[in-house]
Amino acid sequence: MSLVLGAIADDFTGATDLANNLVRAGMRCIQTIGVPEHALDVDDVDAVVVALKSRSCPAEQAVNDSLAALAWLQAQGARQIFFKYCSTFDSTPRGNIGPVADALLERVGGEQTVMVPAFPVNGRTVYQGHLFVGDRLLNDSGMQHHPLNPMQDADLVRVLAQQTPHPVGLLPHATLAQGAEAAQARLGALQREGVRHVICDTLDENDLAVLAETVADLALVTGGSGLGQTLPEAYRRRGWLAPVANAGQLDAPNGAALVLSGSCSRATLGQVEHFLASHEGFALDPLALADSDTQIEEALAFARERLDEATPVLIYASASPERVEQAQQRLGAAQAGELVERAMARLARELLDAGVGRLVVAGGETSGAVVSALGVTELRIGEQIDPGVPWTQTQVAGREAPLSLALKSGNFGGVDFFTRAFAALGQGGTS
Ligand SMILES: Nc1ncnc2c1ncn2[C@@H]1O[C@H](COP(=O)(O)OP(=O)(O)O)[C@@H](O)[C@H]1O
Ligand SMILES: O=C(O)[C@@H](O)C(=O)COP(=O)(O)O
Repeated sequence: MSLVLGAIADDFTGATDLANNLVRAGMRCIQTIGVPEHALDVDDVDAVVVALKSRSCPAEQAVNDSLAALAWLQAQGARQIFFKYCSTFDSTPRGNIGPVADALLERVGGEQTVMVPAFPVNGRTVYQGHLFVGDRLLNDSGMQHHPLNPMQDADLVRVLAQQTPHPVGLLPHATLAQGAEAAQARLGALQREGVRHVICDTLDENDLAVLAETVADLALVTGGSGLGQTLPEAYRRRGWLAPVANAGQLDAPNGAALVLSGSCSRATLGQVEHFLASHEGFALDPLALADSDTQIEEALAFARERLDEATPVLIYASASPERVEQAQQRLGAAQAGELVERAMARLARELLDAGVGRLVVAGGETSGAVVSALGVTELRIGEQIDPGVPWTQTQVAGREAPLSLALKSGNFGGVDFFTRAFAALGQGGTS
């Protein structure tokens, strides 16, 4: 069978999140870091997720990178294209969700696509076009303080309308509740009115199943990873996908345990605090990083002294909104972020050489920086730690055994994630 799904993800944790859901729903899936330079043997692969770092870069670059990924996926014969962005619709006022969706839709020759950001198992739902995180509207969820793309409006129809010249419509829950045929009829009516982008209400997994059935034949779908839970079943109903037993098995892990946290999201802040209550950690400060490399050297020394201990080593730049704002006022938001990302990249490289073999990275941009610095090109997906975050394995140059890697989205994971992740992995194989 040929490649069923080709996905383009706008960050690295997001890509892993989608790949995880596809694997759990029975698709054989590969995640690539960036657009591969060669064709792929897709005989035993159902889905490829291409991870880009296109969420916060200038819109033109995001469009070019996404179109390059699309061209590669089309060359592999992908039947449907999935543009994956964040379940909290992370974007700047001018993009990049709108410009990328417009460019992809035009290139695949489609008339309409859907926006399905919801991921109910992690509390992201959409009602009357408004995005909720748990019981809070998006703009009251902590995301209003995001260092790179603060989200200050929960009305997604209004948010997206600022990012595209085309009209934006809504598929409301009342229609979805009547089933896939009614939903398709609504999409058709909107299309006749010239609506190219449709925000979809979604309250739960049942809605995701109806949506998957509604949109499985579109050339392009867009959204969070939630839709990845239910699309595989819709593909199977169409006879595009053979049943698979176990999609996610990894080799035994090996090496010291390290957590690098560059996320300032609410969940990560809780995880850092929880870890520090019973372990030591090393804090990075962008203001110090701007002055010299001394703090990086200190962090390296801190880690090297502790790598042979049983507990993981934590190095973090994660800080409260007030501290982030302080740093940004002095350095600018982009520069503050870049300093932290460069430090994390160097720490990862040098500490892998010092014996790290099990690595958790918290934060999407941070993961992008680390994974790029390690020269990783492909990830195998293993067992899920928490919804949206699996262990993965990858080959890194200069290391014989594979590196066990978990890329944690800022807002995902339970409060004890930084210790539980390693306990779940164990020393001798994924459970
Ligand atoms: N103390 C800090 N001050 C300013 N920016 C920071 C600080 N710590 C981390 N950052 C930056 O904030 C951004 C967090 O984004 P990301 O890694 O995607 O996390 P999340 O997944 O929570 O969105 C990164 O660019 C990171 O370098
Ligand atoms: O959809 C999601 O919430 C995640 O897959 C995701 O994209 C998270 O991004 P970060 O919070 O920047 O890690």
